[in-house]
Amino acid sequence: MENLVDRFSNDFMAFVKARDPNQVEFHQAVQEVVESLAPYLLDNPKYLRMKILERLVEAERIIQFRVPWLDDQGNVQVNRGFRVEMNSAIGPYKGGLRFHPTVNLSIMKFLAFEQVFKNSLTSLPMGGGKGGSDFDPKDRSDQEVMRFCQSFMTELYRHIGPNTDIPAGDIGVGGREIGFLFGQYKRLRNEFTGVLTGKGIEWGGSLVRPEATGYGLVYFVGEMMKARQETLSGKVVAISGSGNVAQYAAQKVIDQGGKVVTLSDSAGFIHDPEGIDRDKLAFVFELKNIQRGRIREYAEKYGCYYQAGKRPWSVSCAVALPCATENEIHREDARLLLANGCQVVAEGANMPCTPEAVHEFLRAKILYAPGKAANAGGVAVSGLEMAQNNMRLNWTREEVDGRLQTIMKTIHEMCGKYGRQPDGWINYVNGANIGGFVKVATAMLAQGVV
Ligand SMILES: NC(=O)C1=CN([C@@H]2O[C@H](COP(=O)(O)OP(=O)(O)OC[C@H]3O[C@@H](n4cnc5c(N)ncnc54)[C@H](OP(=O)(O)O)[C@@H]3O)[C@@H](O)[C@H]2O)C=CC1
Ligand SMILES: O=C(O)CCC(=O)C(=O)O
Repeated sequence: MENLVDRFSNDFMAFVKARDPNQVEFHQAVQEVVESLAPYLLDNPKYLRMKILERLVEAERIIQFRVPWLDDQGNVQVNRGFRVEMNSAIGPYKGGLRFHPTVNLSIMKFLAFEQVFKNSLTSLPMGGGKGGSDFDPKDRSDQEVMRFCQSFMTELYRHIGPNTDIPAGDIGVGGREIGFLFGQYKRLRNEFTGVLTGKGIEWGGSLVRPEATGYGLVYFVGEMMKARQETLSGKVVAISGSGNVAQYAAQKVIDQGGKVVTLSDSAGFIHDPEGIDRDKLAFVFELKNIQRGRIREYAEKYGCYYQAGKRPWSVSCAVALPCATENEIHREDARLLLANGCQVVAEGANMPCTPEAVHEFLRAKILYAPGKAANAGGVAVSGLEMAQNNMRLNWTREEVDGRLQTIMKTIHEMCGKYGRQPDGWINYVNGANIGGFVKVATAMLAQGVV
């Protein structure tokens, strides 16, 4: 069986790589899933006969478009826009938009592919998609961001809709951008619908959506630690990033009695051994969301350590929450984390660990949760925002937060169901991949060859 599994994975990856040789991030995301699924598929040949995996790696539709706009000097700028509509077997396409200069088709496809499994794990009826642009909102005025968003939506609006494809935020797309995108959609369509999630609370948004990815991540960590009769209380926690996911993960860790000692951005990281308390975190919220400043300014204000050009994984911690971007923990970082006593790694970001780093964590049998399980709280509350929009009702904070906690618990149970090893340790990678696959594959089988 071992050899058969390896041969199956290698042959399948050769097929994927031959079709799109340059899409390395997409290959990485597919490889992880194929390695988990291979034994399951070989035991369940109906999926092989119906070419479910071959269909899962081929997007149902990819839209790529020009986004021309005028900067504040009156110069014409041209960016590239994408929407990858990956799979709609269990619901309309759902997933964020990323505005970052590194955006390309490979990154869009890896994110859309992971989203299919993640959305399935939430148990809500959402297919998977992802989109974005190589536009960099950093150092752009609000007016420039607005003109860009309006131009982006002027093409995207014809491809999306509340029952077709419902985008949301991701890196570089927060409340400001969702507002500009929604305004333009409404103007072009002449209708007020829940076509985007992450909307402002006054115009169709859900309570707890801004907090949901970070809070959900910490709820998931709580479930993982519970199995070892542990909690976050008193634990030292290293977090990377200082954007939406990192900020609310830090807030919930503090709520639960943990000590957050690091944050980062693309220029470097801060290490505050005293711990980032509520007041200091309020400074980070203001710095990042209003001033749009750099994390270095935290070190300048509070007199702590700042290292330019590095990530925080050399800092000793019990729990590591990578919440910035893909491939931010490499093999050497993983070894350093383990050597320094780290026992829990849960991904707030999408695919922040390289395959080599993941293998280190799995070999050490620590508690390691992949993003498609651990960061699913964001899209889950987006699903709850869609439900509220459809009913034209708003739930209370307690109602939404309660549902989020239940969903994260259910995802954890699903990982246990498909990933528990004979010695009781849970391989969350296998659990999330198989658990996410089964529902989508069952729907695809039922819907015929489409
Ligand atoms: N928002 C959501 O609901 C969800 C987000 N995610 C994932 O979480 C991660 C963070 O997203 P989010 O917090 O929303 O995004 P934000 O734009 O709010 O924050 C991103 C943070 O990551 C840093 N960062 C971005 N790119 C890099 C890079 N190449 N190297 C180092 N640091 C980088 C940013 O620093 P700087 O400001 O310097 O660029 C910033 O601190 C992403 O992987 C995203 O896909 C997953 C599920 C849901
Ligand atoms: O809320 C959403 O629809 C998108 C969330 C997202 O992009 C993600 O889970 O990576």
